[in-house]
Amino acid sequence: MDYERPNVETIKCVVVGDNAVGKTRLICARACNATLTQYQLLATHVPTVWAIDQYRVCQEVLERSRDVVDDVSVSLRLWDTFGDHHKDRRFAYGRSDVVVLCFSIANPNSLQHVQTMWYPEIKHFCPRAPVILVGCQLDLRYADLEAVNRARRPLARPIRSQEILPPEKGREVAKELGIPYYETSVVAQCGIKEVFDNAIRSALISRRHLQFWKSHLRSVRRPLPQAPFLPPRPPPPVILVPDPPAQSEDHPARLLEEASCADVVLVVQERIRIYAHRIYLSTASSKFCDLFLMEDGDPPAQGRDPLLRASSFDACEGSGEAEGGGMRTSASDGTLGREGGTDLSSWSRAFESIRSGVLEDPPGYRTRRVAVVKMDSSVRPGPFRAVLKFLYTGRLDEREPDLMEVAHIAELLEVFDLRMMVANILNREAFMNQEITRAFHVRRSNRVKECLAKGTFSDVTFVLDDGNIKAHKPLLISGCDWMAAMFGGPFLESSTSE
Ligand SMILES: Nc1nc2c(ncn2[C@@H]2O[C@H](COP(=O)(O)OP(=O)(O)OP(=O)(O)O)[C@@H](O)[C@H]2O)c(=O)[nH]1
Repeated sequence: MDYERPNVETIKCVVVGDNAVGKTRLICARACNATLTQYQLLATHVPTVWAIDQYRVCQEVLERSRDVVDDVSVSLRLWDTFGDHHKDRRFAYGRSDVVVLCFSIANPNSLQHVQTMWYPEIKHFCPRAPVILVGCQLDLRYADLEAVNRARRPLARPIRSQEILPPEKGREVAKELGIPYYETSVVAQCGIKEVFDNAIRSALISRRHLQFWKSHLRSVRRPLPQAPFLPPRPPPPVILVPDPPAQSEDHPARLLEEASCADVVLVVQERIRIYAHRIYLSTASSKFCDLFLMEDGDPPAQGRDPLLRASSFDACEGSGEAEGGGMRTSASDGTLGREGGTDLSSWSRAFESIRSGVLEDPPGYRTRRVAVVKMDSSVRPGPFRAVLKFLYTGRLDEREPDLMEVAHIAELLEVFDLRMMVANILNREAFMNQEITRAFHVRRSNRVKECLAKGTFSDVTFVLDDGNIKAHKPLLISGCDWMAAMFGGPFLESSTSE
């Protein structure tokens, strides 16, 4: 027996607290290293007193009772008690070296009883024994209580989230009583060693005062603060990513039909207006790109992006109209359809004039500035729509009735890919157009990247903590359903630029 071994301090540690706060489980976790899953634990509460006989009959329990704390060899004798307030525990308290006083962090009453019932009882039966306060079942603070309640025995009172005590509550009571405070979880295997090591420390310090000749107790430290508990990692959030729209290529074409966020009005044959978007037109046609850059007052020869620059423009770059702000739009009274503007007929065969106008935006009934571009009188609406569709999607419908007219407009706008597509269809080699469409998209995405980098033709600015990002509503609308809802609907964002 340890009692006879020299220099081994036998510590009697009594564990008290309300019914079902977790005393027996805590003792078993220390004495037998008994680990159970939360659901095994929840399903198996039997009010018990852990038998003192365990030390005699179970070799493992005896082995685990031996410990070394601060270089002192100890034999820890754990005593379980009934939680029932009316039971007589004087036998258990007798000659105890330290008392571990437990409550459950999921049961506020059990903490209240610490002050009203347990501490006075301890002080009555063993006034000199140091006491340690322990908040059991720490894991419940972070558990899914619904799942825990479902797993508990049918008659057990459900645990409610508002009953879970924060660590401050336990600390407050411990401070009032002047005793150390720890929290434990048998499920999370947390705080068990700390509780008993520090209970041993308290007992040894108290013994050192009485048995001052025991020099090997000199190195014993005061109870140490508990290391913070690292709560289990929460399950990864469930992020539902909606399936991408079945035919994302249709989006730009739909944008052309719906005219959301249009910033260009193309006037065909004096009366037909087609709403369009600078970013789509100018990343597919260098003629349009030059037109809008000049409209923005960008000098034609310097400072322009070589990618975006059109060869067609180079040819007339020296003309007086293109330079010196000759392309600047006329003053507008804000009503769409007003005649006038800048004459373009000598610059391009595709356009007659450009001017600034104001468009009433149906979703928000707010007004918005647009460029009104009058197309050459030879441009007919049907084929022109087919051309625009190509400029938005890179595709040409083989069944297009007026292919020759399409080729004519493509010629005027210097969209050579489209002219080639028409030729392929007429030569019954339409299969080759897929390659042209692919090349179109590669070129477009490079030009979009350039525009994004420089903010060219941007109509919205995202203001972030670390800077601003200029972007294009039409591209966002056709690339993302949420952006389409935000910019294409009646929200304020559809008419604001920041
Ligand atoms: N989630 C969780 N539940 C625990 C823990 N420890 C104990 N329990 C639960 O608390 C119940 C009671 O545990 P016991 O150790 O038997 O309680 P006791 O304080 O000894 O109870 P009495 O013997 O009635 O005084 C167990 O059935 C478990 O459901 C813990 O660390 N976490």
